[in-house]
Amino acid sequence: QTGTCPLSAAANNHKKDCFSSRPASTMAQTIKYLGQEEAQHIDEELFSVYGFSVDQLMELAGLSCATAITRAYPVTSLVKARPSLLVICGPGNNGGDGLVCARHLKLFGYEPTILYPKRPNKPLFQGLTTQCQKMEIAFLTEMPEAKVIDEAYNLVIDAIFGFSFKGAVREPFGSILDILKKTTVPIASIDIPSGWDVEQGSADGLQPDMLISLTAPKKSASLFRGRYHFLGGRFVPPGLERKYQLNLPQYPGTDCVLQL
Ligand SMILES: NC(=O)C1=CN([C@@H]2O[C@H](COP(=O)(O)OP(=O)(O)OC[C@H]3O[C@@H](n4cnc5c(N)ncnc54)[C@H](O)[C@@H]3O)[C@@H](O)[C@H]2O)[C@@H](O)CC1
Ligand SMILES: [K+]
Repeated sequence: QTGTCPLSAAANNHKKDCFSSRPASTMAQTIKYLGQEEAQHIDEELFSVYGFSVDQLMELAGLSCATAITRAYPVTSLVKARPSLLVICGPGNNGGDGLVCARHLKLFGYEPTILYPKRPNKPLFQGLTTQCQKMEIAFLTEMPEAKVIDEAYNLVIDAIFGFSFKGAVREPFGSILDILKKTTVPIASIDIPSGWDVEQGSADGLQPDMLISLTAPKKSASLFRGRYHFLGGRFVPPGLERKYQLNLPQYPGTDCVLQL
């Protein structure tokens, strides 16, 4: 991000056009930043009114994330000899997006390793876990120390919490986030930087290098200061976009992601 925007972060919400160095085609001039309840309502409607299933949207969301990560950190740009990535998955659908993302990243030529400490006892997540295992993706049994992560991986993908996160972080994720805050490798967060309040962010929380907002950015995304902000989840029907006045930018061609 270049240029000094005179607006406060909150006022900046709908005024992303301050950053005039961006190409006009990728500017998110009036895109709506969603509150937590609004994001949850949209989610419910996608399933109830619009007839989608969770695994359908999760597949598209995870594919968007893998595509955006490949754009920001191409295999050829990685500093370590092996294209190693650490994907940390949480207990809800954000974690499911992480599993899908890891599977596609493997297909895109990376070497992801997954940490998935709290696994829901549901066929959807069991299936996604099996798919990753069959893709010969390794699963860790515990969170490595910060120094080990910095030595072993090019990038950490944060798929711990999304828009349903609330309150103080419970274990084991408190310790995991504390370690992540000590790492120096870039972090790519799926939908929300984990541990951030969905609307207010977190002053002493994670500072990811990349954020991939799904469906539409959430309010805390206006406080994101990393290098890459992408929008993914190109599956919003026009009626839903109109109802919530999402003002989504147009994705180029057949792309499933867009850099904001
Ligand atoms: N509606 C959409 O547009 C889509 C959303 N998807 C993903 O789904 C995510 C939302 O998924 P969910 O509603 O399952 O919620 P999350 O994945 O955000 O998290 C819910 C889980 O985190 C736990 N949790 C919440 N607060 C906690 C705390 N303080 N400490 C420890 N654990 C805590 C809950 O018990 C629950 O297990 C989105 O952010 C996005 O990543 C995609 O999968 C598909 C499309
Ligand atoms: K996340």
